[in-house]
Amino acid sequence: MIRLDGVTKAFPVYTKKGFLRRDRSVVTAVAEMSFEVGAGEFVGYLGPNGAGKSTTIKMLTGILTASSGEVRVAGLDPARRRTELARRIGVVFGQRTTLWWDLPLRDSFALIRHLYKVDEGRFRSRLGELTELLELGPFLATPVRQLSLGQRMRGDLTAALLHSPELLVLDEPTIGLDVVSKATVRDFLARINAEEGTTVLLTTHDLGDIERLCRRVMVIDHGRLAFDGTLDALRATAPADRTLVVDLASAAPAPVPPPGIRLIKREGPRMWLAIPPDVNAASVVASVAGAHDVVDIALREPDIEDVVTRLYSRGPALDG
Ligand SMILES: Nc1ncnc2c1ncn2[C@@H]1O[C@H](COP(=O)(O)OP(=O)(O)OP(=O)(O)O)[C@@H](O)[C@H]1O
Repeated sequence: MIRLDGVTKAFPVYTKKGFLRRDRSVVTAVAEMSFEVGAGEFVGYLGPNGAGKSTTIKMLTGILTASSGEVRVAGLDPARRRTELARRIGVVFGQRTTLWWDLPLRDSFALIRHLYKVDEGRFRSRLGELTELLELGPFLATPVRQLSLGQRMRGDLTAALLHSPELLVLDEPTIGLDVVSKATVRDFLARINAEEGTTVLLTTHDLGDIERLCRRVMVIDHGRLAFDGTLDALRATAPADRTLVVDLASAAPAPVPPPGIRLIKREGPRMWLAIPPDVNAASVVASVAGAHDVVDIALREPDIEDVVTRLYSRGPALDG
């Protein structure tokens, strides 16, 4: 569905030097990037600010042309066949809306139907389906400017999927949403992928999105692919500490962590211990239970956020 082969995107940057002089330099936003995404995959595309995620997405959707290398989406060169490609993909940018600000949602959707030449019957049933899944029915008559961020995002998702695209490209679709809206959007995306086989490429800083949705994760750093593999493989690549949360019977005596184990913090009878990746958690549990009067104990796997932060700090290394 998506294929990048040795793709580089460089931007010329001019800095003013004096009255008439300016210096030219080049920023390489994406460097020698190669990857493939197959039909039906749900892929997370992660990276720190300025890593090159948006630039990649703009090349995939034909907004930008690659400086070198080859980009193919649904078999098409996006920069040359942008209109044709638009009928086969859907794009949602969390920070912008494709809907008409002053029009009721319903009218925006009707305009989009014309743009994508979706036939009337198909449009009606598709709109019914999407508005039901996204719980948008009560807002169809509301002008976009009066919608909440979560309602507007659900509107944008509907707009992007009205023409039943094979590929959905999402740039930060849950940014700024509350917990309930996030859950609705995530459930919806999982369903579209599972039931309709829509391929999804998701860019996000929200690692909850990744944990909930993405079987495969690509991490980009300084324009290069730093990791490409499953979430479990990502965890194994940059192992982080697990956390043992221990509730003691009383807050009185100062708890003593087992040797080599760091006490992260303590609040009353509860303490948090960091267990390094190479230490056996069972032996730590046994040692804590032997030394203290323990009421409850829980082990937390490392947060994907810690794992990704470690990966960035380690610098780019091509593996998977
Ligand atoms: N039009 C442009 N002209 C010059 N430099 C650019 C241009 N667009 C992007 N860049 C630079 O390319 C690099 C990658 O930017 P890009 O927007 O792709 O990053 P990103 O991973 O999407 O970041 P963010 O998470 O902040 O959105 C950055 O150094 C950015 O400053």
